[in-house]
Amino acid sequence: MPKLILVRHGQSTWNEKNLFTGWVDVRLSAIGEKEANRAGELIKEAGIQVDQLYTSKLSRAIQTANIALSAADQLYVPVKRSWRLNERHYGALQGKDKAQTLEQYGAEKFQIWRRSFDVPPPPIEDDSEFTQVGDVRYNNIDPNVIPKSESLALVIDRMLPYWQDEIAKDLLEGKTVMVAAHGNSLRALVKHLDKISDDDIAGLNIPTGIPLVYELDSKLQPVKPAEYLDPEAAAAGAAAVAAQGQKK
Ligand SMILES: O=C(O)[C@@H](CO)OP(=O)(O)O
Repeated sequence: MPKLILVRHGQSTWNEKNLFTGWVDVRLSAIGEKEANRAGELIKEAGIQVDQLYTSKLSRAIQTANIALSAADQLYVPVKRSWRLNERHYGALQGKDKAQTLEQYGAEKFQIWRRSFDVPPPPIEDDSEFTQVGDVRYNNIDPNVIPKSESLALVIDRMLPYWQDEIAKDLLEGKTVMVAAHGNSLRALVKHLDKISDDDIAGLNIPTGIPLVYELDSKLQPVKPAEYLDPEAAAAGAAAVAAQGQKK
């Protein structure tokens, strides 16, 4: 039976500072490294053998996968990386403090930018210090395709072709696949797998560094609800993500 393990990267240095991150390539914090290690231990304890790893092109997801697979004694697992698994591009909000943004623009706008289904934040300027223009890791993609801001709907549009063309194929061959990615690119994938409505997805937050395991049938439908390998920590982590605007 195909198995899919989703892992949101461990806490990053910008998660720690409570900044909107998106495509800015920040690294894991010390806590994030510990979370990644724990993710690997949980994978090992669950007896999961990963056949194929997928990551985004962003260092925090790559670091998380490496640390986790090291802890699980599975560093040999083959890997494919794609920008299509990157975090949602946060546009002009990239680099901004979440609590300050909430204060400046109010709760309604903040929630719309952060969790509405199809309203992207204002676009990033090409001369912003947080732009991705000129970033060599995206040299092989059409510059017109690189987003300047994304809603969750736009993330789904760019993520799903990769799911269908690459990840789903591996799963259909019966492989156990691990995807190390980001809060919003994983929300996009969970929305697709669990058929969550455009309204209800606003209430879903994914905690950092806790593997979420799906068992799928031959049509890649979940045979039962996906399970976090540490449900208690996952519930606390998801609540903390939801409350990030309030963090001082
Ligand atoms: O800043 C970001 O890129 C994301 C994930 O950390 O934040 P949010 O949970 O607010 O969508």
